[in-house]
Amino acid sequence: MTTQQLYEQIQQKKSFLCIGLDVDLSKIPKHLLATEDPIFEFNKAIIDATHDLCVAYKPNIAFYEAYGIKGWKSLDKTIKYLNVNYPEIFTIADAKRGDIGNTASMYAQAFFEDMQFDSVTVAPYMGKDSVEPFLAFQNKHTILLALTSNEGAFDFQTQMINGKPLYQIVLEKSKQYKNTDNLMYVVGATKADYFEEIRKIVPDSFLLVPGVGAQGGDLKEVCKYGLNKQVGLLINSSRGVIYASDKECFASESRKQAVILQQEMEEILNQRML
Ligand SMILES: O=c1ccn([C@@H]2O[C@H](COP(=O)(O)O)[C@@H](O)[C@H]2O)c(=O)[nH]1
Repeated sequence: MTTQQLYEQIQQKKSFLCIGLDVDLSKIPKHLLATEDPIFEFNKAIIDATHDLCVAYKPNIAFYEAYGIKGWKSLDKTIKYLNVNYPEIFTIADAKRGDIGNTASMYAQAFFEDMQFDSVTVAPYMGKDSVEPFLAFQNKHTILLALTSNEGAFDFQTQMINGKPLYQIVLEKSKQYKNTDNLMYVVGATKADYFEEIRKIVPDSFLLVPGVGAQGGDLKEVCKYGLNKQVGLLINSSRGVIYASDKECFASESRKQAVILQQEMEEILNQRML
């Protein structure tokens, strides 16, 4: 998918919501456990109930790896279901990969070619040769961790190196890599105070913003400086949407949570146009 197609979807739906498909078998409605593939059945119900309210889905790969081969099969079925039934939706493999060049190429092949995701999250710690193999794929997007939502982000990412915080060095350096047209960044919603500085360095890039909902990040605070001309934000909520209820009506309860977020986004976008 091209960035333009993603932007058009945002405009049509008046939404920049990304729903995180972080399926934990201990949290899903019990009646699904009797089905052959509870993870896929859960995802399918959530997707069918919310696809018109969001522009992206983000399965975090850990939640599938945790269930071994069965989990990988559920992930594969989920991405195929999305690509066949809702091809307009942007898909994110939240895998946080990063390794030497030839290994990175294999990771990129796995997520972009075999599984046909539109994007994958990548950790920047190993530098240029660990990121560029992902950037080499046309119409696929690499989402580099810049400033993460967790408390541990302050261990390294905000540490000063030659007068600059490390996350700013990551942003600046990565802009010099080859094929950066489809480079996006992860910035946590819990780090709203940093968006003004981040936008000075990457004014045009899309930012994937996890941390709204269960982690306490505030949508409006993020939007104050995070929005750009093309909206430029994908706001993720996982637990806040998908675990709205553990009853049989779980999907419609998830839809209610997605509606709340979408309406807040629509209001923000309308206000911006005044
Ligand atoms: O900085 C980061 C990077 C990734 N994540 C991931 O996003 C979701 C957030 O889930 P919630 O349930 O909405 O808190 C999850 O998959 C994280 O691993 C993040 O939270 N922060």
